[in-house]
Amino acid sequence: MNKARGKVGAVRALGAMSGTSLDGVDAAVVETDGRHILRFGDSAYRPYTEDERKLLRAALGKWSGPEVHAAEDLVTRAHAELLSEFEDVELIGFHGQTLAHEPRGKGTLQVGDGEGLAVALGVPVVWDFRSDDVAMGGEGAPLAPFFHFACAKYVGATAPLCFLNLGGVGNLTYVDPSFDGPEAPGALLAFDTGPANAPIDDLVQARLGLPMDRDGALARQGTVETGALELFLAEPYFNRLPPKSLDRNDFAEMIGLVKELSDADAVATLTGMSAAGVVQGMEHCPRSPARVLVTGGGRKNPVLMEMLRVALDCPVDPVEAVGLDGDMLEAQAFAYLAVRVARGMPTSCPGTTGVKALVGGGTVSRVSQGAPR
Ligand SMILES: Nc1ncnc2c1ncn2[C@@H]1O[C@H](COP(=O)(O)OP(=O)(O)OP(=O)(O)O)[C@@H](O)[C@H]1O
Ligand SMILES: CC(=O)N[C@H]1[C@@H]2OC[C@@H](O2)[C@@H](O)[C@@H]1O[C@H](C)C(=O)O
Repeated sequence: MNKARGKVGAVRALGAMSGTSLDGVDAAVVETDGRHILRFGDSAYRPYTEDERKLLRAALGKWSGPEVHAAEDLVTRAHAELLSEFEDVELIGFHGQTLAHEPRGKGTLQVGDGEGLAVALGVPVVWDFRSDDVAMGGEGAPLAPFFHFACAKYVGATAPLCFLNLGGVGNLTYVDPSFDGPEAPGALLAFDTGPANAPIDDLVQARLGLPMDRDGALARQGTVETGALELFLAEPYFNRLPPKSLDRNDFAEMIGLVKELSDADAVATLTGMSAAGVVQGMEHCPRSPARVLVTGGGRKNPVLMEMLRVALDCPVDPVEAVGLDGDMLEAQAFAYLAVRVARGMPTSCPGTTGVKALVGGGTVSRVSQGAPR
């Protein structure tokens, strides 16, 4: 029987994430007992091809139908390819690809067949991490905060700090590491800050056929249009108290705010909007954090990082500053969360998703038992 089932010792878990920027699948190993991070292991990345990205884009915002089925097949296949490269894995945490997220409406949809993956790889798979939280009144996102708490302990933090993920969407976790565990009231506050890279990617893709504004090259040449920025910040989302979460395309109309601008000014303004959402969000932190540690692709955009450094009155550094891997933190999060789910431990709480009580969300497909759900 796999070790993940008994509450003994650490598990070598493999997490996998296909994020909202649709660039590819990240996978990484974490050894954990579900509470402490004992060791980080190997990692790997499988980019989506241009055609695969198109197929995923075509399914965004849809809940069913042929596009969704095609996306699900692709996501399962891409993960099977990538995850089969890893050896001696005891448990897999499979996030899948979010296609639609409407926690106060239709729910949340992450595609990918966890059961099929468990059968294909012969390893138990935890998947569908978000649905239970939504069913219990939570936002279903962000879910990385419990892992961020463990990371704060792992790096020996003693003062409150923030983890900021700048992916397609941005999300912030305020962690007070003086608490014993993540579920303690006051240990965590988390929410999505606003769009991060998705509108920038979408604009440069549509106008220039580029996948991203690499190294902020365009934004650096442009000027932020303050009128557009003010209209953006007037969105009701920014006045809502956290926890709160977003779908990838919730702010897609912000591209309209920059449509008259030159390429450089448009990208600079969208970059300014991503930074402004974070700055606005930081006001919700119960105490000033000692530092902000940035993860996700946006940390590689020097213009975005500089905007944050200028606006925030604490150090803003990539997570590499404390020895973590900002390309793999989300994949590692789902490895860690998978062990918690398999052991019946919570993965979200009122401070992280607004859920009414502690929830350990996820479906466990254990190959050794046939095909139970
Ligand atoms: N060198 C770079 N310069 C500028 N931007 C970059 C660079 N490298 C990555 N990015 C941005 O980061 C994005 C990928 O970030 P990441 O992989 O963290 O997103 P994700 O995990 O898919 O999203 P999410 O966290 O929302 O699920 C790219 O689409 C691009 O916009
Ligand atoms: C619904 C969904 O997939 N949300 C993602 C997305 O990407 C970033 C942000 O929006 C965050 O809320 C979440 O992902 C991270 C991994 C999380 O759950 O913590």
